Amino acid sequence: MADTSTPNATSGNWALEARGLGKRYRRGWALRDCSFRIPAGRICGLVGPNGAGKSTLLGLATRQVQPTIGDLRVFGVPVDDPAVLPQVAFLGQDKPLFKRFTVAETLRMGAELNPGWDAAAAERIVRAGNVPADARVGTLSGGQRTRVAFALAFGKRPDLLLLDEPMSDLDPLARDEMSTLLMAEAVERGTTVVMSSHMLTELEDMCDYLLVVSEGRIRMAGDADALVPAHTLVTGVVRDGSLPPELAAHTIVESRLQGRQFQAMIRPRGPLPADWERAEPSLEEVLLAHLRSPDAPPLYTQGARVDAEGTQAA
Ligand SMILES: Nc1ncnc2c1ncn2[C@@H]1O[C@H](COP(=O)(O)OP(=O)(O)OP(=O)(O)O)[C@@H](O)[C@H]1O
Repeated sequence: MADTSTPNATSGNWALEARGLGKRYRRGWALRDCSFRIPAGRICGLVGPNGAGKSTLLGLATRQVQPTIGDLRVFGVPVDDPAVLPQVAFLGQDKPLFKRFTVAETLRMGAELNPGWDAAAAERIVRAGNVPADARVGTLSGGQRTRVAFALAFGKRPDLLLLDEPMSDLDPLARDEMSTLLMAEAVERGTTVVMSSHMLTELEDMCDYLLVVSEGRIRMAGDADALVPAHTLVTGVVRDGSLPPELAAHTIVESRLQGRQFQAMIRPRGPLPADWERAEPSLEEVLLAHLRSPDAPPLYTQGARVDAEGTQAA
């Protein structure tokens, strides 16, 4: 696991810190009452169903979206402070690149716009995918364009790299290569990565921190290593056609009856009856249970929660 005390993030040990953060569009709240922390130097998976508010959260962190309420800090500095800009790189779903530029011109633009530009790293990423330097970006395949966008983001050598479903149009080899690159960056340079993804196995392989969003609210936040063991999958025999009353002594994330058996994903709050079978769930099982049950009580591991004092949702 990556070190949380990154030397690059000099202004704070929290890469992102939100207090009472909310965004309301005309149709309603896209994100509401969000208070959480993501430590520097970690790879954080941002998980949630379609329309949960993930892109809105990434938009707030990149100042493309203005908050309706609340406070967001990047390495301890308010997100609208100009000092934040050079520290952050963003790779969005639509990968906005100039279609008329060649690949080489795109990288030159990256060099001119970013004082700390790492030309070797950017060129390496493009070359590894055999993307011709003289090809116009508009003529590239979706996956090749994504690779060029990755090169731009990595070339900037950011302290915080925000990625909105970055791998969705990459082939399995390129996906594997980019995941390895991301993990190497996080470990070697202490870069904090926050990436939204619907690929639960990808998140399980790469991420050591998780932020689960559903219906605009935070449902889980914290160390993957602590979130998963907090849950237990229990199975038992149903006596009178309904869930056993003993379940109510625990935090129930999800429960279902299957014939004469019940199964539940719980967070135990004490000893479990001896006749219940129990199993430690996988990260994927925990995430799926939370995504299916948006009303389950939220869970934050130590440090992931922050008080939203002084802010009130309108
Ligand atoms: N510019 C906008 N104007 C109005 N509503 C918006 C706007 N952007 C997002 N929303 C709404 O805010 C909510 C959250 O959207 P958001 O794009 O953040 O979700 P998401 O979790 O990224 O979804 P997906 O997984 O489908 O990309 C949705 O209900 C969406 O319709």
